[in-house]
Amino acid sequence: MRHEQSHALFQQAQAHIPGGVNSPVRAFRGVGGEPVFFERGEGAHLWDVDGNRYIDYVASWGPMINGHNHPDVVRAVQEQAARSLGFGAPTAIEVEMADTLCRLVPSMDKVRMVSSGTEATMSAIRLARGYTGRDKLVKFEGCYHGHADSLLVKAGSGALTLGVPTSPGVPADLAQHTINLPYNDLAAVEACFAQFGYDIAAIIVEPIAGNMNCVPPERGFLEGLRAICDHYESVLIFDEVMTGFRVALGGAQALYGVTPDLTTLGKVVGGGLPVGAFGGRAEIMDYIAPLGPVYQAGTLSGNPVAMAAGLANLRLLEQRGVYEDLAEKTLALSEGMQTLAEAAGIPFRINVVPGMFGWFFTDQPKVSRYEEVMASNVDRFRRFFHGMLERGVYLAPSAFEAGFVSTVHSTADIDATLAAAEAVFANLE
Ligand SMILES: Cc1ncc(COP(=O)(O)O)c(C=O)c1O
Ligand SMILES: NCC(=O)CCC(=O)O
Repeated sequence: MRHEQSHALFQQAQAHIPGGVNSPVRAFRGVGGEPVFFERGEGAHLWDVDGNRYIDYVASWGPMINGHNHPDVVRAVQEQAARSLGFGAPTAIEVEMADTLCRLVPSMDKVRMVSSGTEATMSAIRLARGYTGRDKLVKFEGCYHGHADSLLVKAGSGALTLGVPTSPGVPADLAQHTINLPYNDLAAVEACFAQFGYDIAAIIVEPIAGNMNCVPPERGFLEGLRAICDHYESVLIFDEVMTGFRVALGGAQALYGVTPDLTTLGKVVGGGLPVGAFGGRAEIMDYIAPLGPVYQAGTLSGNPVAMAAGLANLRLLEQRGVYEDLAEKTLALSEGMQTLAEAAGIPFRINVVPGMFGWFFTDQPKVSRYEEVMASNVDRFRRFFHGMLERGVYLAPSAFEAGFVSTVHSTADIDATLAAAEAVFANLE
């Protein structure tokens, strides 16, 4: 595979874009080498600027659950763009979006649209703090909730990949209000609340952790968080920016049957355009302006073109059998990987939920804690990543990111991915 055009663009990009990228996770720092520059996507496939084709398991970091350039999404965007790109005033389509979200995610009585996942989580924690009159926030090590100051403390995703989980620039006075606890460790949460419980505004959690690779909740963990929040009257926030409409139509909360007070959404809900949302119980949501005192706003919030893309994406997902099919494909791919790794004598573990997978080069019996993730063989992942890339399979360029399967990955795509993996495993140091 040749990457001459990508290489030339990356040289050019570095002159006027810090690190040549508009988001650090794109920079290949976690795997070495240079990022690929893309030109076109269709269904489950991507083409780079050198004309190479890839099977895509990044899906624009989640939104493209129906594949790239889905005709329904593209048409909805074109039709709305022809009417207006936006008004900064109320529209019918944003009302339709709110109605749709509250129908699909029953824990949400009301919802407000924003333009990114970061805005959604930032707004949700401000609301939780304003509503409870408390400052402290509990999050979990290795979870990523966007780059708002309070949340960039022991964070996952690119912050973890680059080794700056707690970012310089976050004032210590603010960071001191963020308490980090180990994911899947309910006893630690109980102990923390016993000490600080009535000062804690909220717990924010990825109900399936997808920013330290993929780590599902252990049985009882989410239920336990719900019970603790009930007892201390803290707000339980499920950050479903990644899992919303990906693991089930109602998100991880539907999959596990645990109801949060507030939910944050992003990615799929925008169909590939910049959209986020936060919503929940009416009593809490009515605390934001203009009904309540907590301020939250946005020039582009509820943008009609973005709403059109998101609604088209959601309509596709409402069709019967979509998530069953997605679950089967995700499992077939990951179990296939496990079988091939075993045959090649490579210690390998998988975590799988519908539409999301985690692959770990490790001989530990399970991976459900942050330490277990960190103990996996990152060097081997790097070599695996580049072997797959060279054979036309595009995975997230970090050992600490979840993979995504879309509704349009075919059996042929999965077979081709497994064939590539078999070849890579044959020579994997
Ligand atoms: C769980 C989670 N929350 C929040 C975010 C932040 O979203 P955004 O990148 O759109 O700001 C992300 C991903 O980036 C995420 O995975
Ligand atoms: N799982 C990591 C992300 O989704 C973040 C993407 C980005 O920050 O560009």
